[in-house]
Amino acid sequence: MASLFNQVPSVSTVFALYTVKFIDLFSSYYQSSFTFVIEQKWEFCDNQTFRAAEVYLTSRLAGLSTGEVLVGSSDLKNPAAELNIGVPVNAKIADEFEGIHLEWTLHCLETKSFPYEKQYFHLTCKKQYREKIMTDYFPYFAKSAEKIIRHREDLCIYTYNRQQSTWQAAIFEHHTTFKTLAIEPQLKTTMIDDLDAFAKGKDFFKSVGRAWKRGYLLYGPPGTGKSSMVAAIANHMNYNIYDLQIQSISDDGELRKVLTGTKNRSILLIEDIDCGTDSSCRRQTKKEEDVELEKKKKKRDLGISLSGLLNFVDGLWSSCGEERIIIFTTNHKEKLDPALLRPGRMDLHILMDYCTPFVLKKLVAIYLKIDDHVLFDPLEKVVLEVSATPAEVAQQLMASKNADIEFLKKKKLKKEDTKVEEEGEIEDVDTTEA
Ligand SMILES: Nc1ncnc2c1ncn2[C@@H]1O[C@H](COP(=O)(O)OP(=O)(O)OP(=O)(O)O)[C@@H](O)[C@H]1O
Repeated sequence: MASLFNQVPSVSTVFALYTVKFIDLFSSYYQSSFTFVIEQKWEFCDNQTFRAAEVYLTSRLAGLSTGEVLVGSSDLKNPAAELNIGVPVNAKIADEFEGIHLEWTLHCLETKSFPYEKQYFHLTCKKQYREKIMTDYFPYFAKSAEKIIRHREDLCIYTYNRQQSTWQAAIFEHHTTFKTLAIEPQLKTTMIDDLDAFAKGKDFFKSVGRAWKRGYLLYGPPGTGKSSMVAAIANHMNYNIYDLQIQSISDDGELRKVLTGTKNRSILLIEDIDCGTDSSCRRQTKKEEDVELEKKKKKRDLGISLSGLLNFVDGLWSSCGEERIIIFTTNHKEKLDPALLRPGRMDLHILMDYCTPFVLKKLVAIYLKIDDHVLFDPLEKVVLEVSATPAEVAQQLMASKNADIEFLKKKKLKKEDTKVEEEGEIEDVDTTEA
């Protein structure tokens, strides 16, 4: 018969039993939670869910329960600029959605290759709420983030830093809007309607199986407002701009890395496309032709061609980019490769031209706040006879703060002189040939 002593478990047995129970309890508690992992990249592109989480949490940090926040500013011009706040790594951020408790944590993992660290969010909830969080909370915070981005005050312009292989942001301070851009009313209406239709076009683009993107080619002489038009588009859409110096990209691999580093709801701007790629097809002089051939040769060595770029951009946008605008600018449309001008390539070709009477009056109204003036009639006549760019007129208006037509008159005289000289040259050539 077993003694009483034998029936009483030893201290070590009791301890072992409780340890097992505790582990059971702990693991069942642990297993009752569920964690969503949201990484920075999704199929080589920026994961938009990660971006949404970042924006949502940052905007709510003040109201959410967390013991710490990141603070800082990237405003190089103003050390006293208002502080931005961010999500600190490893801090636990509690949120609540329809009575469900949620916990966010931003983790950071060092990697051996570029970009040397990988960030990802953990979003944890009780297992039983997994479906609810998937169907309701994810769309909720994504929509909140979208709203915040749409109403964000500061737009950024990004330039690519090759040394650090990153896009560097600066506050975009070009305040031109469609109100202050002097263009013909018809062009203004076309642009605004096109952009608005594009912004609302998500379902349309999906239904016709096309990438949600729009391409504009802005062409015209220097100073006719191409950059100002880009600013007006960015401000109208509230999109950031990625200003890509295509000349600085060495090969397709680098191009892929650069483009996949751009975010949705943005403008990819490639200025002076005739200079940057192997895109010119007509040369003016032998010397220019040699320079272009040399450039072309270099480009071939470097491995980027215009059609390559276009195919690449098309493919990339179709697979992982949404709500993107791509803008090419050029002073010489006639020099561009037909591949770029082919229908369907760029959705709209927009001519930014010399001042018309309407544009002139608009500039006077913008700069001098004058809507009517006795000088308007003579001014309108002169402007039709000379090729004055809006930039030239704006500069004069800024300088004189007066509706001064002297520079237009001088321009007219200069133009007449040049015409006489050119006619003289042609006559000379004709005589020689004869
Ligand atoms: N259509 C316009 N409406 C109002 N301002 C204009 C317009 N066009 C030019 N300007 C003024 O002229 C300046 C230069 O114009 P902008 O840089 O937009 O021309 P651009 O066509 O891009 O020139 P480039 O081809 O040399 O880059 C602008 O900052 C703006 O002040």
